[in-house]
This record gives sequence, structure tokens and C-alpha cells, in this order.
Amino acid sequence: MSQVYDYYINGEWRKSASGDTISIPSPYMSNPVGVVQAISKEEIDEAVAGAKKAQKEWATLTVRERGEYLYQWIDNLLAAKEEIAEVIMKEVGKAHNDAIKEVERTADYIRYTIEEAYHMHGESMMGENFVGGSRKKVAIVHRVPLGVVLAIAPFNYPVNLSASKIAPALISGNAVVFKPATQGAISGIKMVEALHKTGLPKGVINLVTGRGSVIGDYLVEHRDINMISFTGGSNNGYRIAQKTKMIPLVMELGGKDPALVREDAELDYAADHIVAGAFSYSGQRCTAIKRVLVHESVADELVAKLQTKIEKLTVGSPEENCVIVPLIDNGSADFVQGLIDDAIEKQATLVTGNKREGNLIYPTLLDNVTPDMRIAWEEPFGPVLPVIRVKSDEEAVALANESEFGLQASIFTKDASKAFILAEQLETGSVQINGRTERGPDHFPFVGVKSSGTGTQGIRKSIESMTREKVTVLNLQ
Ligand SMILES: NC(=O)C1=CN([C@@H]2O[C@H](COP(=O)(O)OP(=O)(O)OC[C@H]3O[C@@H](n4cnc5c(N)ncnc54)[C@H](OP(=O)(O)O)[C@@H]3O)[C@@H](O)[C@H]2O)C=CC1
Ligand SMILES: O=C(O)[C@H](O)COP(=O)(O)O
Repeated sequence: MSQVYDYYINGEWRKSASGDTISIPSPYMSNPVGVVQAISKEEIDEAVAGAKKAQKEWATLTVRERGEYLYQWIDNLLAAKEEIAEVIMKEVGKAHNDAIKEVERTADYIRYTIEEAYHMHGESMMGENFVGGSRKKVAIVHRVPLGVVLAIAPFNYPVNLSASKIAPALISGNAVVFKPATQGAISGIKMVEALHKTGLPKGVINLVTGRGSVIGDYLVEHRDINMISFTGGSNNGYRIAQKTKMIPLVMELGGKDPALVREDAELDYAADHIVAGAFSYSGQRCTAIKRVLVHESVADELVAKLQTKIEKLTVGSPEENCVIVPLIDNGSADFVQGLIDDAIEKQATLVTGNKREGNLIYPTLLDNVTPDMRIAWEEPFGPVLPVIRVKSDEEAVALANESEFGLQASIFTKDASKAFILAEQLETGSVQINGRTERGPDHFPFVGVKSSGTGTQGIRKSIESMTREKVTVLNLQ
């Protein structure tokens, strides 16, 4: 019998009155990981109303009082590290060591968030600086919470990406309605259990479980939601943006991050970064390197190096800490296989891979990929890397920018000036010079443009996105 998990509202764990539940399969085990509640619209209303009410009181606490709860949350997370990591591993198929690192990274994230909030200050402005203004007018500007933040998280970092929305929301005086990915919900529940144990006031954090396709629209259109922080696929991001009205949105969506490899690049170094960037957690990272744009004069050499390194990647079970693990579900594996098949049909060169056992796809390298192939443009979220050969920097930049996505890009070169010039031209949130694409360190701004998102995350930026400026003007008599 699978363990049944409750949802969390107003400080209580509850079963849905509807009796509806969802069984959560594992990407690699035959038994389900557990069963979660499929909650109703009435229960969502109750969660949002509870959050709205609790937020008023929560916002009156000092930042240091709120910080004490969050410090306790860190202690509870670390005390339950093994248990939470095991759930992450079983639920989303993440290698055990990476699951442990995810919990530790989350603790570090929350700690930095608390400390950042302690050191954020407002400002005062004198009226005299503007034409005709006077020194007798003084503005005091500080930040206040937005109210109820809706945090919607994806499956691939079910604890870290959830906490990176919840912690900045809470420290700055918001209440939270948290909707985890269904595949990832039990990891989210474990994380909220650690928060519940801090004695956080009732209603400040609420966890609602249910399929996004069923309750998603109702949640995002809810009139008492004041801000949405969403991480997930671009289609869902666009849908949410169309449905919401006049509330701030931060969206971190899909990516097709290119690695530009110039003729002068240190190829061994570049290949190491590209392989780590493209294949960790089987490429199920928004920031994974998802295409290589390499100068044709060094392409043969780079592809040979990539092949050697890719063929050394461990493939198999998350319990054995393999790099290449089964994808989140069969549908995702079918999608990745479809991209590989399309490319091979259109004469891409299969360098290695294209082997499949159920939802386990072996790491696959495709060379001589051309713009008519789907893999040149679509995000696989799986372990397949296309190599596109280019004749010049200009061609690389043009191909990079032709993508609908704009999350990150890497440039590998020994010429720092050239790297800066190219970085300026790339239409992405971030550019990594001589490094793989990645979100961390987590206090750096994390930005997606075009179909990769809107708004900025990163600890200070996340706090800013969940607060607004409040201006009080003192008119001296
Ligand atoms: N840029 C970034 O920082 C990141 C981007 N991503 C992107 O996310 C995708 C993979 O993650 P995945 O979890 O599959 O993404 P999804 O978009 O499928 O799901 C993300 C979240 O949205 C929910 N959801 C689904 N439908 C709706 C809806 N109509 N309204 C509101 N919420 C909804 C999901 O719930 P449910 O699970 O119940 O369907 C889940 O909680 C990739 O495209 C990846 O690039 C992932 C991580 C980071
Ligand atoms: O969800 C993702 O893919 C992350 O936001 C990327 O994080 P990472 O670069 O630390 O893996």
C-alpha cells in the first residue's frame, strides 16, 4: 500500500473532502512513491483566504522575527536531509548525491535569503533635487510585501526551486500558496513538513496539490493572488501570462542554451564544460547546454573529444549515482526519441548513443545538425546534444539569436575582448564566458528573455520581485 500524503492549509494537514487522489509513479521503480490529494476549487479558495488573512499579521512581525522561523526551517531541513533526498531520488529520479546536494543548496539559499533581507534598506530622497523642489519635502522609500504569492514549481528541482520562491516571499512578509509539480509533490510536502515544524503562524504557508491542467487556471486567475512566481515550460508560462491581470509575474521557462566554441578555444576544457552542462541529470535542467555552435575548423577535434567524454558517462540508476538516469516519464522519453529520429532521418550524423531502454535514453551526440532539424530549435529536456558547424562568429550569433528561447549562452574562447563583444550581441539573460551555463551561484541574477521568461530571480532580485516600493512623503512645516 502506498503512503497517502495530505495537503497543507491553515497550519493543518488534510485530505481532500472530494476523496480524489493522485498516485505518484517513480521514474525508475515499479512501485508508486505515494499518493497525494487532488484538491478541489473550494479547498483552493480556503487556502487562498487563509493565506490572505494570515499575511496581515505576518507582515507586522519584524524581518528578524520572520528570519528566526526561516533559520529554524534550515535546521529542520538539514536534520531531515537523508529522508528528503531519498524522496527526491525516488520521485524525480535524481542521483542520490545530487538529491543530497539539492537539500544542502536549499539550506544555503534560505540562509543567504534571510541575511540579504536583514541587509536591505530603503532610501530617503530630498525634494530639492528636482526643479523647483524644496528641502522641506522628504520622501522615505521602503519595500512592503505584495500579499499572497502563488509559487508554482517544476519537477526537476522539487525542493530547491520551490524554496527559492517560498523563502524570499516569507522573509519579506508575504504569505504563500505553493503548488508543487505533481511529479515532485511529495518532495514538496517533505519540505513543507520541515517548515510546519518551525511553528510558523497558521496560514502563512499553504501547499495545494493537484494536476496543473485541472487546478492551474483556477489558481492563477484567483482574485486574491497578488503575485505569481512560476518555473516550468514555456507553453504553461504563456498560458499563465494570458490569464492573469495586473499582477506581477516572474517566469523562468524553457531554454535552448547554446555553447559557442570559437576556433581559438581550449577544446579539452570546453568539452569538459559542455558535457557536464549538457548531460547532468540527463539534461533535465532548464540551463542545460542544448546545442553546440562550433567553428568548422575545430569541429572534428571537438566532436571527438565530446564523444570520448560522453561515452564515459555512467548510465543507470539514480541509486547508483549515475549521471544518465531514466527520464521523468515515458512521454518525455518518446519526445526526446522523436527529436533524435527526426535529426537522423534528415542526415544528421549519429556520433554516439541513440539507445533506449524504456524511459532511459543513453547519452546521444549528433553532429552536422542543420536548421531544418527539430533538434536545432526544440528543447529536449533529455540527454541529447546537437552539434551545428558554423563558418564564423557572426553565423554562430545569428543561429543563437534565431531561437525562440533566451536563457543563457556559453562562449569558449581565449580572446576575452572578442568574448565580451559576442556576449553583448547574444539575446539571452546571461552569458557565461569560458564556463558552462548554470543558475548558480544563487545570488546572481537569473533572467530569461523571449520564451525563456520574464522578470528576474536570484536572491535579492527575488525579494524585490515579491515586494513593492512604498513612499511616505514628509512635508516639513
Ligand atoms: N528557466 C528555469 O528556471 C526553468 C525552466 N524549466 C522548464 O520547465 C519545463 C520542465 O518542467 P515541468 O515541470 O515539466 O514544467 P511544466 O510547465 O509542465 O510544469 C511546471 C508547473 O506548472 C504546473 N502547471 C501545469 N499546467 C498549469 C497551468 N495550466 N496553470 C498553472 N500551472 C500549471 C505544473 O503542475 P503539474 O505538475 O501538476 O502539471 C507544475 O507545477 C522545461 O521546459 C524547463 O525548461 C524547468 C526548471 C527551471
Ligand atoms: O531548473 C533548472 O534547470 C535550474 O533552474 C537550473 O539550475 P542549475 O543550473 O543549478 O542546474
